[in-house]
Formats: sequence, structure tokens, C-alpha cells
Amino acid sequence: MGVIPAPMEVRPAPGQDFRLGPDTAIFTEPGSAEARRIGEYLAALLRPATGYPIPVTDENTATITLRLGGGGLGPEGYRLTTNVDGVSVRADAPAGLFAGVQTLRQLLPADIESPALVAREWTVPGGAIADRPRFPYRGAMLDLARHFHTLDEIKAFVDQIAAYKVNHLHLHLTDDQGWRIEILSWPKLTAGDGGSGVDGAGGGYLTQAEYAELVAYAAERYVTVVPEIDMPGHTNAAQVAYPELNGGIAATPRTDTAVGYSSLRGGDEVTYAFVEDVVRELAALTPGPYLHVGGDEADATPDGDYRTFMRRIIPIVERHGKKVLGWHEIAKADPPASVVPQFWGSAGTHPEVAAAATRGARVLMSPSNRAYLDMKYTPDTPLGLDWAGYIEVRDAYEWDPAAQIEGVGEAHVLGVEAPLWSETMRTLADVETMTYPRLPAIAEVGWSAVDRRDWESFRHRVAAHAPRWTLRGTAFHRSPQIPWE
Ligand SMILES: CC1=[NH+][C@H]2[C@@H](O1)O[C@H](CO)[C@@H](O)[C@@H]2O
Repeated sequence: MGVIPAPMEVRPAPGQDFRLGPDTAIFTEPGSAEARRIGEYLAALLRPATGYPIPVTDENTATITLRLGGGGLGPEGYRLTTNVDGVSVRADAPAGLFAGVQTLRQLLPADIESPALVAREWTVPGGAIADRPRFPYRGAMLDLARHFHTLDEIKAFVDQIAAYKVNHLHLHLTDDQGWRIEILSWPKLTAGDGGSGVDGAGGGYLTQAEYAELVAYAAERYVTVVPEIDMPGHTNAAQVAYPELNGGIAATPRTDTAVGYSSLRGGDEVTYAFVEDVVRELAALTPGPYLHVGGDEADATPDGDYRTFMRRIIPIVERHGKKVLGWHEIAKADPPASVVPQFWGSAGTHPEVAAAATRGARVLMSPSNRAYLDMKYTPDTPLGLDWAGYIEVRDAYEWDPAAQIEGVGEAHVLGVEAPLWSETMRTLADVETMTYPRLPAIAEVGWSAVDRRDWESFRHRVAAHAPRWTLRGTAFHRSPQIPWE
């Protein structure tokens, strides 16, 4: 069975396959609008290829049932049982139902992903699955600053990652080359398309209405949006728009990919008025619990200023009801335990991050030599960078988030996230080529128990996903490590 991420427990029941037919219907219990919406989502997945009407009903005669309650496997866990009479998905919460639906989707033949009718048998293998994630946070990050992606492209990306139970989308909205989110109280940030992007291509920005639409779209797929305003470094675009943020000197627009040269001025009160306005507006548009403040590569910020800055802005974010995420340098500001450092180094000893974990912080793991999907697969990969090394599929798969940093074990790990920095990626196809098949690998790293993970099994399972991506029009890299079908 080619399910990715690998479920916790699978008990096949030979001879108990369920066949979908023209009379197949989906039951969701009356009173749960969310369950009903998940039922409609599933029906919309099944109708095009099967050609069946697949009504969603609260009639208990349906053969596919989505029920809330009695799962006993936590907020994202589910139980999926299939026999000749039908398929039952049971979960304690809607997110678990949605996870079970993604598994059901993968239990059906790959042809189910076809947008057009495919005349064939549609069977679900008999058996029982009990499943729940190892870590609560499995994410992907899109860098909209270096090269912008339209709302529709980001929605397509959300559809794709939700299929692998990835439940967070981190949007890197601001950087030296561009500012990609409308802020009403600082309108010049997005004048001129928010900056032109790397090599002068890739300008653009999300209006607040578009951002709100994206957040809602993602939430319907149980993907939480995490917005990032990178500071105090990586701020050249803001300082081009507002010289007062740069001591009165207009910064020069940048389209190169250098880092570490820009900094907000920690000693100027206007800096904190700016942060307050930006955080206030963004927090109001973000139902998710996190706001990412960046904090990486603040080489132009004196250490003392960095600490002062972080100690002043962390309370601003928390006052607006959000938890702070920051790249792991934030740990040097001795932040409160509520702040989540996002680790982007490589495995080893990182005392400041370990100290934060000891104080009770949880760490989000994005080791750059494992999870950075902007790294080339091999030296001859046309797209991507190579400063963290080459990441073939096996490198993205064979690592343990609880064994990256000395002193940061299972209990300290919030989860995993795969960043896609976009210096060299301009189109959604570029992003997809770097994302597939490595993101399913990282999704399994974040979801599946260690004893359920095995490279030989994964490489064969992911090979069977290529027809799904092709039918969905998702580009992917045909890594020689995978026995593609
Ligand atoms: C956290 C972090 N800061 C840097 C680093 O990762 O590498 C990325 C490219 O791989 C680059 O785009 C980013 O600005």
C-alpha cells in the first residue's frame, strides 16, 4: 500500500476490498458543518474520474462514512476501516477526518486524480488503519519575496501539500528585494509592486483581501498559514520604501541575492512604530497561532541592538495574540520559552538553541542540509543553490528531527518544515520540481513513527505517486534514486 506518510498501523484484510459504484454516497453526521464540508471535498475529489454522482448525505445508508468522535487518536488522528460494505473514517476532530480522507484518496488507484472520466474499477483495499502524527507541525515555506507567486499558484501549492498531511504554510513575505503583503498604514511598502524581486523579475504582492482569501482556502484544507516579516535583517525593501526606517537615507533597490547587509535601526523609535503597525495588521488577518519575525542573518545589526530589538518586538507580537516563530538566531536574545526557534543549521551542537529548549521552548526543524528544498538535488540540477550541500531524495528522507541538535530531543521538537527559497525559482513548475519528490519525504519524516520509516519502502511507495502528480499537472524531479513506474 503506497500511502505517504506511512500510517502508524495497517492491518490488511484480504478479500474485503470495497468497490465504488454509481450508488456510492458519502455520509456525514448531521450537525457538523465541518464534517459535511470534508464530505463535499472528498466527493469533489472522486466525481471527475469516476463519473459517479457521489452525493453527500446524512442518510445512514451511505457506504463511505465520515464520523466524528471515538477515534481516540488525538486532534489529527483517524481510524479508516474498509470492507466489502464500505469505508468508514472516524476521527476525534475534523482535521483527523481530513487526514483520513487524504489516506483514502491514496488507497484508490492513481487514476482517481484524473480530471477526466476513467472507465475502470475503483477499489479500496480491505483492512484497518489507525494513524496519528509523530509531530504536530509539518510545514512548507514559500519565499514570495525573491520571486512572487500569484494567489492561484499558492492555492495550487496548498492543494498539493495537503495531500501529504502537511498542515502549515509559512509565507516568507518580506526581504531585501521585495515586500509582498499590503500594509494599509504603510502603503508605500507595496507601491511599485513591492519591489522587483531577484534579477528584476518576480514583483508583485498580496492585497489584504487576497491574503485573507488564501488563509481561508488553506484553512479549509487544514493548512495553517504562518506569515513571516523578516527583521531586523533582510529589510532593504522596507527601507527603500521608507527612508525614515533607514535613518533618513533612502536605501537602494536590490535585485541581487546577497544577504546580511540591511538592518532596521534598533535605537530609533520609528522602528517600533513600524513593527507595531505591521504586526497589528498582519495578526488581525491571520487566524493561525503563529507570526514569524525572521531574525536570520542580521549581520548588519550589532549584537546588543539585536537583543534589544527582539526583546521589544516579541511582546508586540504576543500582545496581538500570536506566538512568535523566528529563525534560530533568535535564541541568542534569550527569548521566553513561548518563542519557537526554527533551526536552519546542520546537525550538531548548537548551545543557544539547546538552552532555549532546556528553558521549555519547542524547536521547529528545518536543517538546511536535509529540508532546504531550494538546494540542488545534484550538481547538475538546473535550479537551486548548493551552499548547504546537495539534497537528493534519500538525504531529505533519512534523518530524525529528534536527533539534530544535542540536547534537543523528541519532547522539544515541534515538527519539521521544508523551506523553498526562491532566488532561482520563478514559476510554480520550478517550485514543484524542487518540491516533488522531496516534500513527501519530509512529510513522512514529520508524520510517521521512526519504526514505520524505511528508505526502501519509501522509494517504492513514492514511485507510485508519479502518475498522481502527472494527472494533477504537478511537475516533479525524476530522481534516479526512485524506481519510477
Ligand atoms: C533562514 C535563511 N536565511 C537565508 C538562508 O536561510 O538561506 C536561504 C537560501 O538557501 C536564503 O534565501 C535566506 O535568506
